[in-house]
Amino acid sequence: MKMNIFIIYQIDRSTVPKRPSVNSEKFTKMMDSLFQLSESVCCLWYIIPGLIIVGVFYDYISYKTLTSVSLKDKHVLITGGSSGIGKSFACEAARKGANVTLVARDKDKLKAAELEVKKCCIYASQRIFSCSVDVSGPYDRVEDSFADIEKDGGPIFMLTNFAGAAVCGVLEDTSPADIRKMLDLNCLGSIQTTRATIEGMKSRGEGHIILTSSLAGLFGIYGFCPYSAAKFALKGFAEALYMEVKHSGLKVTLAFPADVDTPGFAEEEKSKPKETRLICQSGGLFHPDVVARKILNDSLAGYFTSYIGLDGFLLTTLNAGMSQDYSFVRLLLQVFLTGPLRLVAVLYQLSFFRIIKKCREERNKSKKAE
Ligand SMILES: NC(=O)C1=CN([C@@H]2O[C@H](COP(=O)(O)OP(=O)(O)OC[C@H]3O[C@@H](n4cnc5c(N)ncnc54)[C@H](OP(=O)(O)O)[C@@H]3O)[C@@H](O)[C@H]2O)C=CC1
Ligand SMILES: CCCCCCCCCCCCCCCC(=O)[C@@H](N)CO
Repeated sequence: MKMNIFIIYQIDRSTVPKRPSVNSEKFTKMMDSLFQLSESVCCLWYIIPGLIIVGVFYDYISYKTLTSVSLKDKHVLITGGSSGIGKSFACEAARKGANVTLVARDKDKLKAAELEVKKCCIYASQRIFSCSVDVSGPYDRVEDSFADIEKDGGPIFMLTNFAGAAVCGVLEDTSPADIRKMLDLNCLGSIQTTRATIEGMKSRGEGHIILTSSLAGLFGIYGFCPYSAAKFALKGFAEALYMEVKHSGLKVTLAFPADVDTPGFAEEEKSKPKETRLICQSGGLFHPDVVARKILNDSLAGYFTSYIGLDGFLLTTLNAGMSQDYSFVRLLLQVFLTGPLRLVAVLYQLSFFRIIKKCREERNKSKKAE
């Protein structure tokens, strides 16, 4: 009986057309690969956040380590060191044990600043000097003064360019002399001091160069035509310089501060068009000590760009372009945020144009009333 059933079954199997087994094999294979894919996707869910956490942690630890170094026996030269951000920077460098040379034009202001900086020293051996130099003057004079400074204070380890100023106003109201001054002081001045220092730094295989641009060097602002032009130019200079000196072990840092509460800022406020003030207000007002500390730390950490505040972050991220910022976190944020930030920028621009339109209407109204 059993045998019969078996035979019938065999016959049946041979008569009933076989379901093509290829399909089921394909199906199983497909399911297998789908399963494998979902497994690897699941793995990625762990790997990507894991990598990000490791990257962030690495950035944090290396920033903390590099910024906690002592500057004992290191010579820090600060142009514009008699006032504002430059003076705060000098105090911060002195607190880290550096020998400091302040450079500016006015000798009395320099002497007064020297006394302030001396109070921040932490070692009896620290030397605080000052020297009157017009950084935008003839190059030979800048070079000779820097050679004298190095003779007295030793080779420059950190060159910090803060000498600068802003004359505000719409272009037709800006005198040709002020236009030239903006470009000479804010751009040429920093190029000249760097030119006078770079050879020595390269031969020693170490050194930091800090250049001070502004958020007005990342987007053109109403009332800042020549100033913005000079600060934009510094970005090109800094990027090219970095390419030239990276392999000699030198660090270049380009700072983009928003408004900072300094004597220079108080001065520019006097002639600032309303439009400029309203646009700049959205970037906030910072204390020079906070800005100086951030710039010094960013430079010691080897960062190419230094910014402060949310708007600083947004604008430097949006404008990263070909800038040489290789921090893991920064690169990650630049990769994911540049596109969306373009939209945010358009919204900001619309609000700025609304401000300009409003101010124009107000001015026309008051003209008519007169
Ligand atoms: N304050 C702000 O809101 C912002 C400032 N910045 C930039 O930061 C830098 C510092 O600004 P801040 O601290 O406000 O400036 P301050 O006006 O407070 O100080 C400027 C310093 O530069 C010196 N200086 C000016 N001209 C020359 C020159 N030809 N040669 C040598 N030294 C000179 C001044 O001394 P003396 O006159 O005696 O020569 C002074 O020590 C500038 O480059 C500025 O553009 C960027 C963004 C915002
Ligand atoms: C993604 C888009 C974000 C857009 C953010 C816009 C924020 C505008 C802030 C502008 C501040 C400009 C300060 C100039 C300071 C300066 O250089 C003078 N004080 C000179 O001394």
